[in-house]
Amino acid sequence: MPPVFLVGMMGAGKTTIGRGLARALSRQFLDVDLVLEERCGVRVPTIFELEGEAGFRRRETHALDECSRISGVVLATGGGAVLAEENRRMLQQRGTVVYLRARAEELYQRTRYDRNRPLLQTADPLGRITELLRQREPLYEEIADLVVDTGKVSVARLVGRILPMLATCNKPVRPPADDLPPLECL
Ligand SMILES: Nc1ncnc2c1ncn2[C@@H]1O[C@H](COP(=O)(O)OP(=O)(O)OP(=O)(O)O)[C@@H](O)[C@H]1O
Ligand SMILES: O=C(O)C1=C[C@@H](O)[C@@H](O)[C@H](O)C1
Ligand SMILES: [Mg+2]
Repeated sequence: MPPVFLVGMMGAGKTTIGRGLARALSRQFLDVDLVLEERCGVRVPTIFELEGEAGFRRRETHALDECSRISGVVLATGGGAVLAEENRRMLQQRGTVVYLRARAEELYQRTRYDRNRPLLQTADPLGRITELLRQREPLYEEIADLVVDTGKVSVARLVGRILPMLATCNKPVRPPADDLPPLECL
């Protein structure tokens, strides 16, 4: 089975469901946000504070390129990973892309007490989520091989639903060429 890439908005469940899928499939799980935090030695909001969103996105593309090359990986991406065309291409070519879809209100309820999402630290987080979802939904859909509505369904049930979908998906993938130059070290 090719790598599995989970995409979707903040609070869609990429990290939580990704962990469950990896366990069920006995595959390696990685989360791009966690990889960045480990490498930088600080949490995501601090990267935003020090380097701005542009700096964070540069690091994100770099980590995504590295992690998406790992054979068989289950990879949770950051909510904004689909913004760069370069990232969308990588994900589309290298594995099966699963879009975890949820409504803005649901996303708000799942993220409202978590301070680790700098883009949601505003006076109107629900409004921000609604706007981001409007901008990003076409991008998630553009690269999705599978779309899964998360709604009020439990994480365990969602994992159980996604497994047979992956088994029958047969996504043709193009492994990254070994001769591609590695991105500049950050
Ligand atoms: N289907 C679900 N039902 C109930 N709670 C959920 C569901 N999916 C995720 N959650 C909860 O919502 C919160 C956010 O989930 P998670 O961190 O996995 O989202 P994410 O997509 O990785 O977000 P981000 O892009 O910010 O990393 C967690 O507390 C998680 O337990
Ligand atoms: O949706 C986004 O743009 C983000 C989502 C998180 O996963 C982190 O990657 C970061 O907080 C940005
Ligand atoms: Mg996450």
